[in-house]
Amino acid sequence: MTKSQVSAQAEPMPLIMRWQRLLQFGDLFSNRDHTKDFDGSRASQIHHRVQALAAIYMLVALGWMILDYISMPLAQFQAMVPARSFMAAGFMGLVFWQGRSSSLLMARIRLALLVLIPSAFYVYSAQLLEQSQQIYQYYPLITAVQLAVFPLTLIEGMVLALPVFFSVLLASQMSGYQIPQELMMTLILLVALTLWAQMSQLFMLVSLYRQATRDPLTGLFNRRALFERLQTEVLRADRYLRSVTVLLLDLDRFKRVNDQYGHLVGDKVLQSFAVAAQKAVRNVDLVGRYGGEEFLVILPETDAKHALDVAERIRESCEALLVTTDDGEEVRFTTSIGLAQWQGPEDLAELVERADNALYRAKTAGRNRVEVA
Ligand SMILES: Nc1nc2c(ncn2[C@@H]2O[C@H](COP(=O)(O)OP(=O)(O)OP(=O)(O)O)[C@@H](O)[C@H]2O)c(=O)[nH]1
Repeated sequence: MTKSQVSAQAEPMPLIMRWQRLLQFGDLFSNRDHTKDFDGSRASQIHHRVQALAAIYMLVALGWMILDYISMPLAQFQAMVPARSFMAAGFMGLVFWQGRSSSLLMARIRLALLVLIPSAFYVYSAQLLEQSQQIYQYYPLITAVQLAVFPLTLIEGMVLALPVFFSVLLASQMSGYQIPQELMMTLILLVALTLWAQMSQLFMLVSLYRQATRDPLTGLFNRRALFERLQTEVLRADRYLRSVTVLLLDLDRFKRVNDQYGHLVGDKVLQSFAVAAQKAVRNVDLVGRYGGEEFLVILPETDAKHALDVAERIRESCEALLVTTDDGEEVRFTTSIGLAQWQGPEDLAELVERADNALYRAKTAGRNRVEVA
């Protein structure tokens, strides 16, 4: 890495701009830029809401049979009973289907079923009842609007709305019944409002999730999120007999930077370091702010030997960093690193303590170096 590159990186984007960028439309459009943790937490929310809705629908589907019995000729009622029972069974399946609640794929399948089950019922009932039961015309509207309670991206919302439109067209084709124009217009309007509501929920969720898990100065994971992730990684490592290594990093003589150049320059140094550390690791690794001028890096599937290379890479890129003050002064800084490989059974605090002891040795041995626990 050349110095000019490093110097360019060392000018971090102002915090407010970064936060604005983090919340840009892209996050609401698709989940491409969402983190795995966020996907998992959104998936569990979807899972629980699908369960709640499916439980209500199951009861309504069964209860509605009484209304059918009162309002329909017996032959029609008898033809509707299997369809209603089938629908109620489908919803019951959704209520009791446990699956992996944190998998976004599973959540999407659950949502698709929540749309497909009533849509299939609507096509069947429209064909059977034709125009005689006006109330059934509202099925597609209800099916579309129910999705407003989910935090979904625009793409997810649009894909889920498709079967609703398709069911209306199919029902019209099969029954020969001309769909009233107002009904179609209402459906389009409701789908548009539903998409808006879904994205608003997603926006709220993304903002709250970021506030709860990110350090506002650097945008990195905060200590709480780091420990949650570390817990997941050590469980995975134990289960699949893999290694996990952590690096504890502390900027050297950082107090002097603050004292000499002021707190704002100190903040700028922390931000530059955060960017550089992230660039020095793989996508699957996690860099977080442990507190103050201390950072923690989690390296999944990495033993101490390979982690040492990563630690050296971070140390070198920090050494090469250059932060320029508003007065044009150049600030350089270094970092000391303590490295510890997970050795279950131990608890996370012990692992970090071993890394901290190694870090202490790195400090006492002269700083700007890596020590292994
Ligand atoms: N600018 C800024 N400074 C911070 C922040 N958090 C902690 N600090 C400062 O970081 C400094 C840490 O100083 P010390 O713990 O004495 O350590 P050090 O000067 O880095 O010395 P060694 O760790 O021994 O190399 C303190 O001056 C804190 O005020 C922050 O968010 N922004």
